[in-house]
Amino acid sequence: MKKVFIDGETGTTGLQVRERLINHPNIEVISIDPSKKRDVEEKRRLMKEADVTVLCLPDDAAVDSVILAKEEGCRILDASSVHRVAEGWVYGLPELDVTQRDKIKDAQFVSNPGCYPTGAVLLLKPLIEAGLLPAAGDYSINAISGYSGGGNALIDRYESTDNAPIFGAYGLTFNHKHLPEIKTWSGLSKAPIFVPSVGDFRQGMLTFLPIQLKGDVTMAQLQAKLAEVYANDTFVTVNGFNVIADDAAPFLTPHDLDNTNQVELSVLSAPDNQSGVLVAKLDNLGKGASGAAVQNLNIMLGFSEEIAVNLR
Ligand SMILES: NC(=O)C1=CN([C@@H]2O[C@H](COP(=O)(O)OP(=O)(O)OC[C@H]3O[C@@H](n4cnc5c(N)ncnc54)[C@H](OP(=O)(O)O)[C@@H]3O)[C@@H](O)[C@H]2O)C=CC1
Ligand SMILES: CC(=O)N[C@@H](CCC(=O)OP(=O)(O)O)C(=O)O
Repeated sequence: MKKVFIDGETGTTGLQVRERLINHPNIEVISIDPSKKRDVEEKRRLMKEADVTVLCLPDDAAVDSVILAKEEGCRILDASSVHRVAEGWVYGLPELDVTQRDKIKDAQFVSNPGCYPTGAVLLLKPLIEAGLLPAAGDYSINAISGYSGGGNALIDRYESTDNAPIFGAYGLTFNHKHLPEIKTWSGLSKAPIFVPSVGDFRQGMLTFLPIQLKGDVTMAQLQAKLAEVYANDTFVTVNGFNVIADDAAPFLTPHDLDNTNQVELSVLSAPDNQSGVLVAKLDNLGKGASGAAVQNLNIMLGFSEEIAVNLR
């Protein structure tokens, strides 16, 4: 039996990691006394006892816990956004390429990806690497998330007040904290324009990447490449190529994948086969946070990566 300490166990991400691990046959969660959850020496004791500590903390608190882990030589999986492009950290997206699982397995420090970058990187990276999309292209990404993406504060606003909007776009200073991660791990030479938004639903996410191709490349080739790259990945599925006819337009919602660790990628093409949109659907709390964290824990601890990643 391996032991996992969740630092931040009572937060949105922490609770969902714990709920998943309750069903894990090979992992025991060791918990901090709630009255001591900010007690540094108690954290140190639990970190030393654990095989891996998962940080489900705000960014500044995650930095403090990593100082402890470095002092004690402990292994960390960090769900916060501070270490996703940091030196000495492995990016916890196992589907990034064929070498990534081994890097995660051997790492002391693994950074769990952000929810929006998970969709954006899975779409962009293989297409840029294959030369089908330019690394120096001008990209725009629009996305919508369930309000649980904003943690307990946004959940309270939506569930305990009546002043939460049905829909709101944010990040309009164009420096959202996910941009460095999207740029780095997609292999882009400049950051995209990113317009995230939040809607009046708890969980689920759609990430849209509008595409205008040049030269001979077609939307069908983009779909074929994504299907080839993710053919053996359990958690990433690629829908069939879809040329949109007026009478058969899809109606996309951010749902259907709630409580799972799945990502669904789609290539929707206009009849010209050179324009359209790439779409990623996932649960911001699943593959966008806690499902991904359990998948990474499984890899770090040498278990099958499918165990306990879903809540249903
Ligand atoms: N929600 C999501 O969809 C995703 C969140 N993340 C990341 O996960 C991390 C946690 O986010 P989320 O779960 O949403 O946030 P929440 O606000 O829901 O939870 C944060 C938790 O951390 C606790 N906490 C704060 N400071 C400390 C500390 N010094 N020591 C121990 N516990 C502390 C809080 O306790 P208290 O309430 O008492 O302050 C709270 O329980 C963040 O870094 C976020 O960026 C990543 C991907 C997706
Ligand atoms: C709706 C909402 O507010 N979403 C969060 C991102 C959630 C996520 O991916 O978490 P990290 O904070 O770990 O990157 C935001 O845009 O800041």
